Amino acid sequence: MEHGELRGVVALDGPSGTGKSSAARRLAATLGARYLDTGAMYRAVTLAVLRAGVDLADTGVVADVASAALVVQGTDPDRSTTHLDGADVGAEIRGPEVTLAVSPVSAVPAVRELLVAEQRRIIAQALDEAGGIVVEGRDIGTAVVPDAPLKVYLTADAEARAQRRAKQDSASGRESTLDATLADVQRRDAYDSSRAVSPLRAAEDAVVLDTTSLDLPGTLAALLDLVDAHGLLAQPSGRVRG
Ligand SMILES: Nc1ncnc2c1ncn2[C@@H]1O[C@H](COP(=O)(O)OP(=O)(O)O)[C@@H](O)[C@H]1O
Ligand SMILES: Nc1ccn([C@H]2C[C@H](O)[C@@H](COP(=O)(O)OP(=O)(O)O)O2)c(=O)n1
Repeated sequence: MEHGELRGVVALDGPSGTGKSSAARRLAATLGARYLDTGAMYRAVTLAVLRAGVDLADTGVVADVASAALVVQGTDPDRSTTHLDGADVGAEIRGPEVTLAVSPVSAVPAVRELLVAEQRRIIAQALDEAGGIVVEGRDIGTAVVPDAPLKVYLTADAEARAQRRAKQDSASGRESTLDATLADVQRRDAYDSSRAVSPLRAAEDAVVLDTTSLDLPGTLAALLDLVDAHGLLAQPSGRVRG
């Protein structure tokens, strides 16, 4: 089916394993848009903090390490890359050490300030160059781009999310039990939802999409319908569809 090109920002938020990254990447690729994985940026800063060997509870030092770290997040949906201080850290940031530490690091207000400013810069540049971007994370609709023309909050049962994550980990050579994965998903849900600054929650004007009984093509189809219904598609020439 022929689709137009995305104009503007689609904000995709939700907890772990709801399909944000997979769906956002495919949506952006389908609509000729850019794609921003903000979770990867929090993971890269977390890796810098772990490498520095500092106490995670010392938020001042964590903030210092974060501001000294050079995180470069690519926006190509076909090849999402994350660099830390010049090196590709795409695989390392998905490991269990980073996954364990990322919630406390991302709860530090100074870390969020730094990354939100960088995310807004990347989004402005992408809009300038490509006209549209799909941004996924935890606070995109509530804090990073509160005026986004389409906000979608993905949900799914914790068990379904843990099953997806365990399958994904296993495919990447990271074996863990389903129980441990479910415990990690629930721990991060609780931590990310209860932090003081920009906690994980749906924006008041977000469309809530439950993906528990959807597969990836089904999720993508639902998102494409929403983008179209919100009038965010233009013909490649730039002419708005009528
Ligand atoms: N609707 C879905 N149904 C089944 N599996 C899905 C669905 N959405 C995503 N997945 C799979 O679940 C895993 C986690 O998805 P991901 O996009 O990384 O989630 P998130 O970014 O929300 O943590 C991936 O392997 C993906 O292919
Ligand atoms: N916009 C964002 C994105 C992620 N975070 C934090 C909270 C999340 O637990 C971690 C990791 O996010 P990521 O999207 O990579 O996590 P999952 O793919 O869902 O496992 O980063 C955030 O605080 N704000």
